[in-house]
Amino acid sequence: MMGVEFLEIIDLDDARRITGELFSELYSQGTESVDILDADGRVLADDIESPVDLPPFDRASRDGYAVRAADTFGADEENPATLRCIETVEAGSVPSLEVAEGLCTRISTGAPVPEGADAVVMVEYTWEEVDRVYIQRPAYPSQHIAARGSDIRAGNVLLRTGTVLSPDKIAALSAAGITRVNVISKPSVCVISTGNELIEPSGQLEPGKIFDSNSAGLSSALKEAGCSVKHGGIVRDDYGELRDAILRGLEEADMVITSGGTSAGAGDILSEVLDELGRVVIHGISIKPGKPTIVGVVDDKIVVGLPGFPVSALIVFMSLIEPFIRKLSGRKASSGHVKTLKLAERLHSSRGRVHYALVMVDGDYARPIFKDSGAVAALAGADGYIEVPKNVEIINEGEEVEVVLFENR
Ligand SMILES: Nc1nc2c(c(=O)[nH]1)N[C@H]1C(S)=C(S)[C@@H](COP(=O)(O)OP(=O)(O)OC[C@H]3O[C@@H](n4cnc5c(N)ncnc54)[C@H](O)[C@@H]3O)O[C@H]1N2
Ligand code: MOO
Repeated sequence: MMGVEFLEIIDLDDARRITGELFSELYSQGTESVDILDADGRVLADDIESPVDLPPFDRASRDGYAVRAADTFGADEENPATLRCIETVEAGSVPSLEVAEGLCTRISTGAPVPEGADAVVMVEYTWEEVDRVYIQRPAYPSQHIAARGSDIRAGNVLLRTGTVLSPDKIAALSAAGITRVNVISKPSVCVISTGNELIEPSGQLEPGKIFDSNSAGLSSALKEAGCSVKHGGIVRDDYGELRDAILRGLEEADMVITSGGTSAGAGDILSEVLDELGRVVIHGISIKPGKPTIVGVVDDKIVVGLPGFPVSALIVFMSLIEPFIRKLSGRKASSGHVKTLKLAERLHSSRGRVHYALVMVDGDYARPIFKDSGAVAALAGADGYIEVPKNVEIINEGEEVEVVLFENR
């Protein structure tokens, strides 16, 4: 079959709509159970109720004496309240005696408060002689006691569906005695770089060659979006090699993302491969950079062909693919990382194409970076990009722009 030789350029909005439809048609969220020690960054698939009260018992939050507050009213340094100490309760043990009027219990932080006591006096405000304890300050009821269930009651929701597990959440689960949780499965994505000029970054540069930066960059972006990544490695500009690599990728992953080999050059064979194995759904979007982007379907799985240029590859991924991947992996579509800033320098854009302009953030200003799509070091120095709408040709210095930030997503 003949390949798609001429790009049929479609609008970004249409590309987004079509890509979104493919994602909904072909994928649905899976869930799996994981140990909380391996759950960092995972997304909860269920609401989680606390099976226990937290704290599980009325607990002293200071070292000192458990008392009846009323016994200490009016106490000061001159006229201390005098109590008789009946036992010592360390953290981890349980009291055996009730604190009746005129009595107290020596207590450690974290230990259960004995029956009868309703306050803890810090040891700093007491002194002890023989079995007498002198209290120099009055205590109020509930002082330095964390009541049973005051943090959360058994049966109440501790964490909600969709929560991204971070250290604080994982600590709370452990506190409730929960060691396994159901989380949304990570979509698995195979990343393939294509091009005869590419060398593994661990290798030696040779004349005419460059290190493959798209594999590592895209892999990092995919992990950030909640995916597990399979490395398909570097594939030469060879029809059979690319075809086999894509088939291998589809066997072990839910999706394949390639970079390079998308445009109309002699070695640009991806669209032909996809045409043979399945279908090309998109080839050409009116965006700059990223015009030759390909989206195809093979064996009911999406294959994305990103342009080879590192800036194009990463920005097209972020702008077109990432939001759908994040939705699939249970994450918010990276809202909250857009910042309104003033443009520091006039920016020209080409009419009829959405233009992604890299910028550095400088206080309240966004300073455009005028480098080409191959400038990967400039990309590393950028803080984000502006998506200049297709009908805008010039943005003047000082005009407000929305910057999509690379960090704080
Ligand atoms: N005659 C035409 N030439 C080009 C067109 C066009 O429409 N007609 N489009 C240009 C545009 S726009 C882009 S974008 C590129 C995209 O082409 P490919 O996707 O086929 O990418 P390559 O040609 O393979 O590579 C472009 C550039 O990027 C470097 N590259 C590729 N892969 C990697 C990688 N994994 N790591 C680092 N750098 C990579 C590659 O060496 C090239 O310098 O085509 C234009 N040409
Ligand atoms: O469309 Mo290309 O992606 O200009 O760099």
